Amino acid sequence: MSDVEVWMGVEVAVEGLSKSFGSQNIWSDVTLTLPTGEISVLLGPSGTGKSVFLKALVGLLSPEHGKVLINGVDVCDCSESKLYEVRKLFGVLFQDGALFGSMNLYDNIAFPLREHTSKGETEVRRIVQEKMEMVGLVGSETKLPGEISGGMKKRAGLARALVLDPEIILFDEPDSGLDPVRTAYLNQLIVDLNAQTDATFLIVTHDINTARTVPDNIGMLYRRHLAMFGPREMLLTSTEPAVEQFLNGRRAGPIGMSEEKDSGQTAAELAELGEDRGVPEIIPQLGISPGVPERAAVWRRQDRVMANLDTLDPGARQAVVNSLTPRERERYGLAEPSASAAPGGSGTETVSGTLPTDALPTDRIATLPEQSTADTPPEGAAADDQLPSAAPERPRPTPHPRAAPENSEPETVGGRKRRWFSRKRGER
Ligand SMILES: Nc1ncnc2c1ncn2[C@@H]1O[C@H](COP(=O)(O)OP(=O)(O)OP(=O)(O)O)[C@@H](O)[C@H]1O
Repeated sequence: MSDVEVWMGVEVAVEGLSKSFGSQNIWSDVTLTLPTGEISVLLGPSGTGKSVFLKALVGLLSPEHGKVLINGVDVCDCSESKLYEVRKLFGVLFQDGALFGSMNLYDNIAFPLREHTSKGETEVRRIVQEKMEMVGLVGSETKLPGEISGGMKKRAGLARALVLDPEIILFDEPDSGLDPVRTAYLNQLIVDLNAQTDATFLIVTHDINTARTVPDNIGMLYRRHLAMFGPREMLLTSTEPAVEQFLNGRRAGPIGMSEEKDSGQTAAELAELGEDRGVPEIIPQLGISPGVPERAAVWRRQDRVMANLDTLDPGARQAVVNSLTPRERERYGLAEPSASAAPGGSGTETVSGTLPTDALPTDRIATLPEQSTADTPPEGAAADDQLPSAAPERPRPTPHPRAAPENSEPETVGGRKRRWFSRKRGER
């Protein structure tokens, strides 16, 4: 692994976004915030407009209402030159890698550098080689896209998405067409790249395992709205029928073959399922590979989620608390969990030591303490980083110089309240 520079992503704030094509409404009133440097996944049945959403974020489609705010610029309502600048912050991995068939991998990956920068060939070579190393493609420089597997095409597409050092990376179904083993490797690569870049990731996927193991946050589009968006624990413990059905890959529930079922049929199916309903226990999030730097986003997210813990449902709250190590519980002023508390709490258990929002000192919100020698893990312990409470104590990464200052900002940006968690209108 090369000694790559770590930089930090930017927050993407979506406010009241609505998109239609003619009389066909795709989605309305979508509001969410992709937190800086975190990995978010967007789920939803086919045709619910996930790809349309990605295109709206980059300003490739114009929504009729709403805003997409990036570094204070509204992508939906800005000049061409501003849009050009904002687009430079993005890297996009398209489903098929979108490689030029007549160019070898080296030239494909070098393309954005030659097209959008004035870098000389020596610098281009250094950058291309660095990114090819990051995605494990060294030695394949002269291969043509037609000569490589689907997994390699994805990795080449990813290397190309990385060459301009994007602060936001969008992945449109990175796992499509890949076998489960290649998907597992790609998922690990995504987590490792997030640690190395600290960029803000949004992944559109249908893969339940990816949704369960990769992201910090999950959102789901359904019935032309954002059904839910929030920390992984929020959706993975949700009893909202559509979310639960989707995350279980089940036929019974409100989502039908090509459209939504009527409420009578849905109710009958769910009643028949009875006790079998419910999302399985939360499995731990993927950790980084040995030798990869800690994910700074893990700690920012932990502070953010803990500061907003009381806004989550009991099951999600319990799952968050259960994932803390004893030292983290102490840090947030929580009592030790009761013996009965298990990961992936059902929502009926008591949340031990629930933290009142105002109990967290503001100077502790989203700050990254210096790493001390005492916190340094033993050799090889990095891969276990994100195991739940049974895991060894986790070191906090030393913040990158670019990462630290903006990161301690409070809950509002420019007077605007951030929407970290959201549920469809009408729900709690
Ligand atoms: N440029 C366009 N003009 C008209 N309709 C479009 C356009 N782009 C997308 N659509 C329509 O928007 C809807 C949502 O498409 P989209 O590809 O975003 O869905 P999706 O959720 O990504 O689906 P899948 O999971 O199957 O990939 C579809 O009905 C599609 O036909």
